[in-house]
Amino acid sequence: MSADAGKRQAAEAAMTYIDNGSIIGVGTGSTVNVFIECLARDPGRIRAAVSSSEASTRLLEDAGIEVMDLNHAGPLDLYVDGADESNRHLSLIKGGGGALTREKIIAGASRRFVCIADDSKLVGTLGAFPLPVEVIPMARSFVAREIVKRIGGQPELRERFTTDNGNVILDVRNLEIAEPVKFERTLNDIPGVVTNGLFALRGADVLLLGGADGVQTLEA
Ligand SMILES: O=C(CO)[C@H](O)[C@H](O)COP(=O)(O)O
Repeated sequence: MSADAGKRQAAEAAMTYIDNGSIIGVGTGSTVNVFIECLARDPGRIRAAVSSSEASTRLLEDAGIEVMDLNHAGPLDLYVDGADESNRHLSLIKGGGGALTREKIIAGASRRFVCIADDSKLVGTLGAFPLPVEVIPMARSFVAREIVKRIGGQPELRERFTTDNGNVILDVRNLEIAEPVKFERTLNDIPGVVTNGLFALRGADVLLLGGADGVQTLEA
């Protein structure tokens, strides 16, 4: 079975978590794009969406779904987003698409985070996928040195990429993240780091994995 088919299965399954007429948070990426296609079949199902990126905002608006500012939406019941990796405790690496900061904010503002992915994203130990770290541009060299000193790995500037917030991304390769919460805190402590792509302090609550045997549901 292809990864795309797994993504579609997971996205379809996430539709069952939506309460009719609610305002939901919507993430970013190819799996979420399929979820937005599912929403587009029945745009009146939700009242509005809070979007984690300019890219998702465009797709939601094209689908006829109102996009609301988080400041006006209040606490959200549900956030649906993809991931680059998840371990069995539902700690995630996110930010492959560069939208990690808004994603982390919306995940934090939501009661339930349902993560959707094809089953290749489930790993034993996080870190094979390069860990994205969003950084204030003037701090990028300093932050890269501090990352090597504090957690190891090889930070590389993501070329020709600026986040929706006007910042740059360092992708940190060659990490083995045995203690995601500790790593997340250590990275948060470096001045100049805006957000790191570890979602462990606030991981997913539900992980829907599409694959050859259908949708597997893991709960935190
Ligand atoms: O964190 C993300 C974007 O910042 C995405 O959720 C993550 O990269 C997964 O993307 P995809 O669904 O395309 O595999």
